[in-house]
Amino acid sequence: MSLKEKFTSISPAEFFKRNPELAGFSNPARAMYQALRELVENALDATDVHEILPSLKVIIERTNQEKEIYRLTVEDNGIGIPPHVVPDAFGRVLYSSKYVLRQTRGMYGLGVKAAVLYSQMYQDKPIEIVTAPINSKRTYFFKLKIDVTKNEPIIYERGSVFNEAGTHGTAVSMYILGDWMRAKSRIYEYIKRTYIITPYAEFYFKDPEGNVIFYPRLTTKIPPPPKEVKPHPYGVDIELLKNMISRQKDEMTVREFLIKEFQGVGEKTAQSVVELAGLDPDKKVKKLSDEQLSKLVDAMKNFPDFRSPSPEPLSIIGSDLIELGLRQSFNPEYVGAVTRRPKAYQGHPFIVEVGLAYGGDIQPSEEPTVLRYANKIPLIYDEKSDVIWKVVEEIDWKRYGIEEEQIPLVVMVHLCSTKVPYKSAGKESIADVEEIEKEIRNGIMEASRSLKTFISEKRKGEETRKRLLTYLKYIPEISRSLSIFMADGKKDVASKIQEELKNKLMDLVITRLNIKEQDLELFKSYKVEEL
Ligand SMILES: Nc1ncnc2c1ncn2[C@@H]1O[C@H](COP(=O)(O)OP(=O)(O)OP(=O)(O)O)[C@@H](O)[C@H]1O
Repeated sequence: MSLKEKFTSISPAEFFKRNPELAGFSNPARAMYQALRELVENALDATDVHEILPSLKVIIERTNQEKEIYRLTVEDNGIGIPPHVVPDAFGRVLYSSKYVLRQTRGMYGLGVKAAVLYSQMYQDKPIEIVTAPINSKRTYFFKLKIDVTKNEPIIYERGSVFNEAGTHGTAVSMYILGDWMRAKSRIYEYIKRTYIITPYAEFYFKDPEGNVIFYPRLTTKIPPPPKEVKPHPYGVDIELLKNMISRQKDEMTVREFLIKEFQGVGEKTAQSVVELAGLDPDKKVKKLSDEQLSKLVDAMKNFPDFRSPSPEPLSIIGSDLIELGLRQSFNPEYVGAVTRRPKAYQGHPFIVEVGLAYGGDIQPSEEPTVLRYANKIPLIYDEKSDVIWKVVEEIDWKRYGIEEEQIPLVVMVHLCSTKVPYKSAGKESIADVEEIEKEIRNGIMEASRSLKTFISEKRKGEETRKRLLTYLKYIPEISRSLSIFMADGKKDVASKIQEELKNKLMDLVITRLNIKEQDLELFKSYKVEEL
């Protein structure tokens, strides 16, 4: 037996090829769903973040009858991809345009590459990309795989044609081993939930059984896009600071560095932070020792008077679009939504939005249906390990007037942040961060108060209405008595008067109470025997 261990190093591509479940590719059903998600999310990031109303085409076809190999295609009308970056964007793990402080669905630079790695493990066809950047005279196409050992793209085919129609956007097709029957409900759910939160998008979806669904655009109002910002001083660590300093000019002082590179730091704040760190404000930042850097980070973390992180890099959906999406998808009796004020955790800004839909066509069940979203991505798997679920579970709905054992309620929570604390690279559940948890709870409570008002008003209205409706049953008797009095003993006249009085009184009450067809039926059932 050898006591010597053998040390080697592997590339990031090799790592994710060996551990596909870390990125959500744990079995064929899940992988099919995950690959589709990565393509759809990239397509949406290429559109709404750039104020383009998204039009997406999603097609899944079965291409092999022996093995369950499917071709997934997602086509968008986004900004396209510059041809020189296409090979790396699709063939180099941890390569991204989203490593900036701005809210996007993507953040790791991994998603589509993890899908390519999974794809090439079980079949031999490369990924196909066709893209036309905005204002490009040409449309470019590529076929590529990933060299797993080197973490590099291997290009099989590339070329370009004249972009005659002057269109822009990207179409990506990939072949993967899937399991449609087991993935089907999740994929449909994913598309439906994406549509709820992006009612300004249109989706064409064709499944491998040939079924086609078209989700039309419900509005042309698009949420204001996120803006890129500088880091907040609370969010720094020594490594980040070193990295930022390495890009500065030699003559830059500590004070100038703080003002130039961080958000919300002016002359006065910079001076105070440097003093707190016990440093000379005019010292050249590149000359700081490790110990001084550590002191500076401590001061930045402990300085009490920074402004809160700017919400500018965030892009909320807004209560009107949330309500629109929920109304369209659930046809509820009540819908309401709130967008909370920006908050921050560890220097990262975040905003929580909550939508509630109640009654109407919502299927009652023991627990409310929870729709979880992070940066406009619906989270479908791992529901029970998510902080949103944890908070919803703790809410006592009876306090908000929901008395039923079976609740017809949908609770939608959207967290947007420049850094969503996902539990894994597969982005399916959000970790319990105290500040976020508290804000989700406050958001649900705020939204629930309006629901409570609605329910109690509805109940009061129903009771008043019921009472008034019961009065209707006295109309025949009142008409009969009055008619005898008015007809002065003439029987044939009396019955005519009685009929007229009855109709008039009925009309009067029906108009006053604004009684609808179905309530009239109810009234008929109250009618008492004529004396
Ligand atoms: N349809 C598309 N349109 C425009 N750019 C795209 C498209 N698909 C991919 N890209 C580019 O390729 C890059 C890599 O995508 P990838 O899915 O690997 O990572 P990501 O979206 O940046 O992050 P994450 O791993 O969190 O999804 C993106 O950052 C984007 O710049």
